[in-house]
Amino acid sequence: QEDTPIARFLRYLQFNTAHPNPNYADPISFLISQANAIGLQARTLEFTLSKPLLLLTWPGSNPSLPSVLFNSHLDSVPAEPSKWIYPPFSATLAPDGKIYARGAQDDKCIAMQYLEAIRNLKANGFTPLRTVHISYVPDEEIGGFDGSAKFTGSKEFEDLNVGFVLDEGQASTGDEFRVFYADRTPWELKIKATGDPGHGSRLYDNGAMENLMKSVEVITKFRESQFDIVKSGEAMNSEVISVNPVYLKAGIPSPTGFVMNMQPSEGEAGFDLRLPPTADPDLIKKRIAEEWAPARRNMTYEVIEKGPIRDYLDRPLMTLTNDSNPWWPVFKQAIEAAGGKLSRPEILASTTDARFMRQRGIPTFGFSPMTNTPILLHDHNEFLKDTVYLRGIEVYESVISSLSSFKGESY
Ligand SMILES: CSCC[C@H](NC=O)C(=O)O
Ligand SMILES: [Zn+2]
Ligand SMILES: [Zn+2]
Repeated sequence: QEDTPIARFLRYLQFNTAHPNPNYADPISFLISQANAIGLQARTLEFTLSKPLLLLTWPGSNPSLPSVLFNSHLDSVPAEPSKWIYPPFSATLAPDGKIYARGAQDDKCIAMQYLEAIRNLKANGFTPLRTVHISYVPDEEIGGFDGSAKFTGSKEFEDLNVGFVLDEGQASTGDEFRVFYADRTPWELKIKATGDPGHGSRLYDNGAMENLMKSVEVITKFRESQFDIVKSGEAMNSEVISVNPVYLKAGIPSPTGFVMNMQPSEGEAGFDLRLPPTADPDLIKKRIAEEWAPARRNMTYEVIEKGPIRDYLDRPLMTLTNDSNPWWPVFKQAIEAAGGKLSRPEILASTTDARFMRQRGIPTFGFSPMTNTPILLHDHNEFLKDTVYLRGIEVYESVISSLSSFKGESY
């Protein structure tokens, strides 16, 4: 079998790491064999049974300095094979150079690019000043609570003395690389309505369906008001509050579907809510209580906050992108040294494990070196071009060597 960067990437893509039953053991064995071949220390940690985490280490010449950590998640979202042109875990390299696989962009590319970059740096005789760690964590796609959340809260993590983290970002459709300084915080919102049941033919006030549908209407209006801000160009998608319906549950089941001549006494709807770090969570809570699910309309609700919203010093979870963050110019210049350019730093529309590092006050950027690439994470036919993948390795050579050589004061 071939042993080239592309062949190694394809092998890593072939592990079926899709939820709800991600294979963690085999990709970890593979990564350990890669680490051994390159000469990196490897350690497996298991904060949750059957959800292992792999930590690789390249010791720096001054290990007392804060280290730099490169994170990626092992798991993937599911794929619907019938909707793909190649099977999602076959990792097919098409004649045009596109590598099709679930995880090609999200985020198995960076997992292997980190290793390839270190392999090349070592071959060139480079030695880091600061210790470099790579973490491969489970369960990011389902919130990271059994993965990164436990890891970053552990004694083992504290002992790494991490000063800066790079985690996954997103593809860029243009020539510039994207960098993310914050994530949005996800909330799950479930609203429930109750009301008098009645004959399907009757018109009466305060039925459960009427109450529920009124709420859906009010929430839809709010959604439109936020989307209008995006459509008018005033803000980016990730800078507003998104609220999207994800399920509706009501009706009285019958063997053929639903009973059609009864108005049900309860109904429920679920929403995915995302708050940018600038949003005031108390204001949204007030809005939910008073407008979206008011008791006066026989509504109840449940908000589940899926993760932190402020850091340990009660600051919003944001990493600064100006010179008051000493890592920012180092990172920016490393991209430029590799012949790249960064676009304006962004908030990520979705959510990653970076929030758990930011919560501990560690400066953390989201970055995946993919330019001129359609954004296909969680989509059918996710692919990454071989040339884009290989250029990404060079970008990380610059990034890893610059960050690990940074002599300045870090916090
Ligand atoms: C509840 S946190 C979920 C994290 C997940 N991350 C990637 O897609 C997301 O939905 O953004
Ligand atoms: Zn991801
Ligand atoms: Zn994802």
